[in-house]
Amino acid sequence: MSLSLLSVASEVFPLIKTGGLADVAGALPLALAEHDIAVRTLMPGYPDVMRQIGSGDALCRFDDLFGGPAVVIGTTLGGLDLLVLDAPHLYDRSGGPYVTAGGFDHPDNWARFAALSKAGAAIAQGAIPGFLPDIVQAHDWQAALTPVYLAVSNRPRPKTVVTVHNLAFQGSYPSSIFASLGLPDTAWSIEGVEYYGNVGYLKGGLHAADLVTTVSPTYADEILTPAGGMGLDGLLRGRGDRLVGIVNGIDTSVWDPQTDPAIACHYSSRALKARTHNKRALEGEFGLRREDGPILAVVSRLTWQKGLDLVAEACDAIVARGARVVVVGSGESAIEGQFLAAHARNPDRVGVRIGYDETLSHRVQAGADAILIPSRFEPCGLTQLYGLRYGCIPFVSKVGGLADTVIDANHAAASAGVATGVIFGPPTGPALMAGVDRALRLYADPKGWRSMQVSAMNADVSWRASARIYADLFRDLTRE
Ligand SMILES: Nc1ncnc2c1ncn2[C@@H]1O[C@H](COP(=O)(O)OP(=O)(O)O[C@H]2O[C@H](CO)[C@@H](O)[C@H](O)[C@H]2O)[C@@H](O)[C@H]1O
Repeated sequence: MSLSLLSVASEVFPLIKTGGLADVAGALPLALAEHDIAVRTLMPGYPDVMRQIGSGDALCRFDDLFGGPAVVIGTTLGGLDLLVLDAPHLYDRSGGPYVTAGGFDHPDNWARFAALSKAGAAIAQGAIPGFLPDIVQAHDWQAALTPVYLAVSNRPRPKTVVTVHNLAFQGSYPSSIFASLGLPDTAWSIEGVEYYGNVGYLKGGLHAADLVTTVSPTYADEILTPAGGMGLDGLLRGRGDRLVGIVNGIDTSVWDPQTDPAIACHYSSRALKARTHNKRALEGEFGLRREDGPILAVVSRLTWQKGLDLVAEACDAIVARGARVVVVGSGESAIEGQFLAAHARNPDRVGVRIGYDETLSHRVQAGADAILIPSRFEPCGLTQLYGLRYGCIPFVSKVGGLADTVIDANHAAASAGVATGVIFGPPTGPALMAGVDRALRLYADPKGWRSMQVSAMNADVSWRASARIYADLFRDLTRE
């Protein structure tokens, strides 16, 4: 049976990306197509997005969507069937999707993303002639009011799913905005959007959705606990078997070391020697001294969640052990400063690029020996999956999706030849250094390291298995 699904997301690769949400929102539709699920994706018409789509078909209009007119433009790009919400009063401005050019949240984010959800709900109920989806999948807090708007409507509606990519971001706003959301008074309740006296977008969506998914089984367990639930564990426990964790995949055609246009030299698990050229190129690009030791890399938002303060603090110790460090990232200014200071102390052993650079991230995965991901929590994580695919050994903390996707090189796994990385825990400075020491011992055995790289590169990190799980869940949902 073929199904039709409306996906609602605030960022979608390759049109606009600030993090992993975009990768998933851009790749999952292509994987679901293999299971006879046709996905249309609704996203905001930010300036970058409008530039890329050119002209499309105006499929429906809203005369007044949170203070101005809006048009939904239909177009296709890179295999994606897109519905772009062109609402200049909300999205036509400088800065990023969520923040101003100065780095502050857009002051009307509450309206910008309530509008996305409201348009999503209208489309789900037939605003575009000839399109009535069977299911709506709302990604993260920015889209989470979609199921809320649908739940309060008394017209027929599709089944609804909220997918949580990161419970830390909840979209919480003062109660004063409630009157502007266009929800009935009954929605100001514990079953609605009320959350400790504020309006909680994600909270409302988690309550209203027919099904809640998150991006790994371990994270699905962690968020049921007070330590991992970010205040929502009670609600989530109440959802029982309506909460399911499914590991992310990656787009293996975008991330393919045999064809990647961003890297100096193509290679495969059968032709790993060629990878060395990428390591040399990376040394050149970062001005690193050419040495025998490994290059340990970071490609990440530089935030507390990602535990990168731990790496910044450990830089000198890592370098003293004969390794070099490469960092590509931006985020908290304190962590950026720590890395820049580590570079100043070790200019030819610690390379740092503050900023966001998609193609550089490919060259790092192709040239570094290991990718460091010491997250304090990690719903799934994609960089370790890119690392596996590129033979850049993941060095990860034992949390969330990191624990679900990497096989630690312990004695049993190493002797069975199935290890794909190094897992350490808990995410603290001493445990990190103990893990680094273990990784360096493994690296000192070239044959063992190569065997780990081959296992990593042969791991199935595609969407294949997970898309099937989503497809089965979606089909079950429509049968209820
Ligand atoms: N400076 C930089 N330059 C270039 N590229 C950079 C970069 N900084 C980050 N990236 C890229 O951004 C993406 C980050 O994705 P992650 O899944 O690792 O984390 P994120 O916290 O954004 O996503 C959230 O959603 C995803 C998707 O579900 C979950 O996997 C994750 O656990 C959750 O926190 C990767 O593609 C990475 O390569």
